[in-house]
Amino acid sequence: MGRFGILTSGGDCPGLNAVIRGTVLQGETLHDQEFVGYLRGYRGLVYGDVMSLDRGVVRGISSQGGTILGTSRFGPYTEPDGTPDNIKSHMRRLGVDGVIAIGGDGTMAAANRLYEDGIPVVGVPKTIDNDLEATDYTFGFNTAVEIATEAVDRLRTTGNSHKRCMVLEVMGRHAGWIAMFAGTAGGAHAILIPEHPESLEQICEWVRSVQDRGRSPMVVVAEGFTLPDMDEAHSHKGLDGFNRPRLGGIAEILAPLIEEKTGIETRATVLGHIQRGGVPSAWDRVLGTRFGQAVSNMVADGAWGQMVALRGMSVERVPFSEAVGHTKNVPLEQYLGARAIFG
Ligand SMILES: Nc1ncnc2c1ncn2[C@@H]1O[C@H](COP(=O)(O)OP(=O)(O)O)[C@@H](O)[C@H]1O
Ligand SMILES: O=P(O)(O)OC[C@H]1O[C@](O)(COP(=O)(O)O)[C@@H](O)[C@@H]1O
Ligand SMILES: [Mg+2]
Repeated sequence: MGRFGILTSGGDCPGLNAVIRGTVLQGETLHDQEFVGYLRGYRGLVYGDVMSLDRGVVRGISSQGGTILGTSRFGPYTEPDGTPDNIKSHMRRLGVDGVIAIGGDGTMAAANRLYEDGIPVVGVPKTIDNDLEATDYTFGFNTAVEIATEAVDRLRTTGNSHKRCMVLEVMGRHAGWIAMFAGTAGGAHAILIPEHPESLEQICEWVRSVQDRGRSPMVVVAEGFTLPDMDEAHSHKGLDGFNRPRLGGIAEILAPLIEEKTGIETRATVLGHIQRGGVPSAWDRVLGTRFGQAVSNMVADGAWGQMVALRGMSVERVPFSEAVGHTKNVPLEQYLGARAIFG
């Protein structure tokens, strides 16, 4: 019973539409729930900007990338209209009893604050980087890894043909999960992640040893990787909507350094938003649908202030307070295990 507003906030990723569809179908079928879609994340919540959302609207959307609701990095408290009273008055006007926020760490932090301010909110975790501690996996990551792995495979054939060293940069602001998975799947000769600095000398040693065997070196680097002499991750593109540096370009820094030190012709490729766009993998559609169904059940139980999470094979409930502010890094032992066969 009741009417609920769904929003998608933060960076998009494949699988968001499967969550929206799973929530609406579960809610309409089992719990007599109705839904509206808030447009462009928290902006829609603050300004009471909605679209209708029912079974007809979500028909066939699981296979579409992005989000039919639009997204933004708009904070619910950042503009003068962003007050709990204003948000509650829009909710009353629209007949909305509670909010389902689908987003990453920032979105969950904001959801927690809204909940503490008396707004009924539940959450669904989303991160392409897979760096939320509270959930084993989120949707979007699997698709990104598939795309990045295909990029490694493709770069290897052109690298082999020209006897070049190829450097592929993938996403990963604080955690190098995409680099670890795609690099391992694609048999990269070095994987560089934010959690563990590597010296240029070490990277060049791996590159040289690969060339000495007559192979073409393949290096996968996460955008948040730093060399030991860098204070912070490379950024030359200004700030994002939440005043964080927009990362990207470390591959273009590394490639000429590797070429200069080893004498091996080297090319950089920055994969960028191709990792986040397009058709979600089957795995991400399944996880998104399960998360959507589970969050509708949470709403039916009045279990506000919590988000859904994948623990092993089960979808569980975790309080926002536990879920917020804990980054899931690649454990050092796991990185060192992979590193043992670099070069
Ligand atoms: N600690 C916080 N308290 C309140 N709002 C926050 C907080 N952190 C982030 N936000 C807001 O949540 C939105 C989404 O966060 P962001 O980190 O950009 O994306 P994501 O949710 O994908 O990680 C941002 O617009 C930001 O304004
Ligand atoms: O170009 P945008 O939208 O600012 O997003 C880029 C950033 O988003 C990320 O993909 C993180 O997104 P998540 O919130 O999905 O983990 C980073 O890897 C990257 O730095
Ligand atoms: Mg974030």
